[in-house]
Amino acid sequence: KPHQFWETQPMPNINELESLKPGPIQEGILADVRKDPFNLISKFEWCNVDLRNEEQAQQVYTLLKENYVEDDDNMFRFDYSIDFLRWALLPPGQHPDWIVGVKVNQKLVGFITGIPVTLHIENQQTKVKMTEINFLCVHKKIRANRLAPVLIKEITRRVHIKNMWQAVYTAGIVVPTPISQTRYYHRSLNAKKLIEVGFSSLSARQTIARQQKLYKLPEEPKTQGLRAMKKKDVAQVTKLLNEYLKQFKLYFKYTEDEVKHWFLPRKDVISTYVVEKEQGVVTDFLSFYNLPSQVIKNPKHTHLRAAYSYYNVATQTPIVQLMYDALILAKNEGYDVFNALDIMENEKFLKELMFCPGDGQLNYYLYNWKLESNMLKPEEIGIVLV
Ligand SMILES: COc1cccc(CC(=N)NC(=O)c2cccnc2OC2CCNCC2)c1
Repeated sequence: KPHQFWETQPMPNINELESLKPGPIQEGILADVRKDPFNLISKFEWCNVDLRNEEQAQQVYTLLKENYVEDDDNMFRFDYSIDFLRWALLPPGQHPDWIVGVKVNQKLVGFITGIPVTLHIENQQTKVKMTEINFLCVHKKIRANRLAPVLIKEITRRVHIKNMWQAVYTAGIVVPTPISQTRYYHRSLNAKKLIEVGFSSLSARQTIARQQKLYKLPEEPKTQGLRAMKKKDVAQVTKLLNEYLKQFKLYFKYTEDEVKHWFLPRKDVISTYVVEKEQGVVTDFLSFYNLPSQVIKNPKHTHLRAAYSYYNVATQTPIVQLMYDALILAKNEGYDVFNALDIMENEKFLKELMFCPGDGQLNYYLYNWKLESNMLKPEEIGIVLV
């Protein structure tokens, strides 16, 4: 039964790739939007999760920690922290009814989220207010109930009610119909730990000592004037970022408020460093976010500390040097591995900085929108989802 749910959704299917004209696939009619939530099987009930409430945030944290995405070999599971979830899900303009939970006897068993974004698609003219969907999760014990399609339909309804008709999201799996298939890469920072947790393996001729030597990094960054981002940098970072992103076929436009939210450093959540060479002029910045993974079964380690490349803008500093400094900074912050996708300009540094390809891919999706070009190359993608 191939994709009995996704075939009912406004996504281009293979034989429409030529006939559909670019833009919305289905016109949204506000009057037709259901005013009441979708029906749930008995005992299940909807709730809006308030992440500012410690108890409700703890429930989300535990549901994800125990039931969210695992790697292909089921050795690791993402372990998003509460501070991270508040960063990711409470940006400016956030809608409380887009943090959607399903409870059984007051216990959270299902979750899906949306945040408002303005996505620029394929050229300057088209910018679309839509939702960025994330954190779709159903408790392992109730996976056979077809709850995921209901969660998707319910958040779609809550987006439609606000007269928005598109969405952007990523997934490791392939369902109808990816707009881009990106690959992820890893750069070892703590070779010994990566081998101990089974993230990396040694071939016959390799030893731990040899690996540690190979991936060794200097103590301090190279770029003169590199420092942690501060509030006073927001205006310049906003200009640099918005200008830089215009080269891509998919990108968000950021207000200064949004830059404050997404880039000002937050301990164990987001790290942003700017390059200020001459007095007061910011010419580049780098950023990475903190997403640890629980090591599912390991005698020695419970967690893998992973930094994920976020947005990096190099206008004066060579991108390879800027990212080499990112590796050094991440290592000094205690990370075991630095991850990046092959999107934006990342191909320019992945090989030179000794990133290794991961064993999977991350697919980008646009809901209810036909692109001019059927698929985008990873380097045409200018958006990073957490
Ligand atoms: C190492 O621990 C893992 C725990 C769970 C899954 C994976 C593999 C994986 N699926 N990785 C990614 O999706 C990935 C790899 C590199 C950069 N960003 C990524 O995903 C981000 C963006 C999408 N939402 C999850 C985090 C690894």
